[in-house]
Amino acid sequence: MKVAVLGAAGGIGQALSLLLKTQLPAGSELSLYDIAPVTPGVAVDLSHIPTQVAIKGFAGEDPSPALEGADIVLISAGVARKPGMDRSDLFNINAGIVKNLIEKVAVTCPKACIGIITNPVNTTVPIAAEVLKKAGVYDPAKLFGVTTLDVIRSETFIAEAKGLNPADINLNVIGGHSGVTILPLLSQLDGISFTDEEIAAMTTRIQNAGTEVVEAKAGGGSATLSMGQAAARFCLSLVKAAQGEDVIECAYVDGGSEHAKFFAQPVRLGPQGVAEILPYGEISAFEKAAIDGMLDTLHGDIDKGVEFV
Ligand SMILES: NC(=O)C1=CN([C@@H]2O[C@H](COP(=O)(O)OP(=O)(O)OC[C@H]3O[C@@H](n4cnc5c(N)ncnc54)[C@H](O)[C@@H]3O)[C@@H](O)[C@H]2O)C=CC1
Ligand SMILES: O=C([O-])CC(=O)C(=O)O
Repeated sequence: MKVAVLGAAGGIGQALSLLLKTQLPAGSELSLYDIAPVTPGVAVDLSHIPTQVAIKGFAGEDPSPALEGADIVLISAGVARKPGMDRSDLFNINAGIVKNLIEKVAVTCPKACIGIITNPVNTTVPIAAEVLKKAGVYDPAKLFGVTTLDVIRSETFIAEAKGLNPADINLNVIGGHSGVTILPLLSQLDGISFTDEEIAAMTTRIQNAGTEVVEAKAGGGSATLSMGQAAARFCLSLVKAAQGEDVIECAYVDGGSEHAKFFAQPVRLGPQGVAEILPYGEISAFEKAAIDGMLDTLHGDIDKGVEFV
């Protein structure tokens, strides 16, 4: 199993690469790429950790050498938010970065599963889909917007609020990955009850959690360490699924949703990426209204990506 991380010298990329170096199964290969010249050094640094994961770093303009033979490609290349910005403000720079990288993926490892971390995810994933379509290699089962950070934040905040172990909390977060498009399905939590006020406050906290970090870092970037953990969890789920385990994760996919062309929803993972799109189940009136309320934003975000390519 070979995993390529594009943007590997960045805040997310380094944290993610560390977690993968220590957690990928023995015999895996890790390939780090970034335009930053430090990247081969990041790989040398990580190579001193005693695990049976081979690691190589690549820098420069062309990601192709890093992509050769990759089974999974994780993309966190691009710029991050500063206070006062929305994720959509990153479009001007990150859209082109994702487009260029996916063009190389399409040629070098067209059968790889691709996890897009770079924001705005609601738009960069449709960009990736259009590039892959143009190259004639688009497989919707293999393209994911990584929304796992919304899931782990929900697990954390709910456990904190209710005095529970976060490991016991399991929930779907659906929609997209920005503001009102992030919808945790709190009504589905077994044995945990919330008042209407608690539901509203918890939903808002989860939707604004990225901004919470951006403001706390005060101009120094956005979530990197928790995102590294989230992306590692998602990648390891893909690896487990490739090895035959039954794994379910929420991700932003082109999965035939009645709501939007791309929609974050629970998916069963398998050796070829998405094995099955799962229904997100019964929802409350509050959640139904939240879906209705997010759709203009989500459709606009998706259209912007499609039009860009
Ligand atoms: N999906 C999600 O839940 C989350 C997404 N993000 C997004 O992830 C992205 C990365 O965030 P950070 O790692 O904090 O940023 P960072 O600035 O620390 O790292 C980005 C890295 O990308 C590299 N890069 C820029 N252009 C490149 C190119 N053309 N090819 C290869 N590498 C390139 C830079 O050299 C840098 O090392 C941002 O867009 C951010 O908004 C951040 C947190 C959560
Ligand atoms: O908020 C940001 O800009 C980064 C991000 O996507 C998150 O932390 O959820």
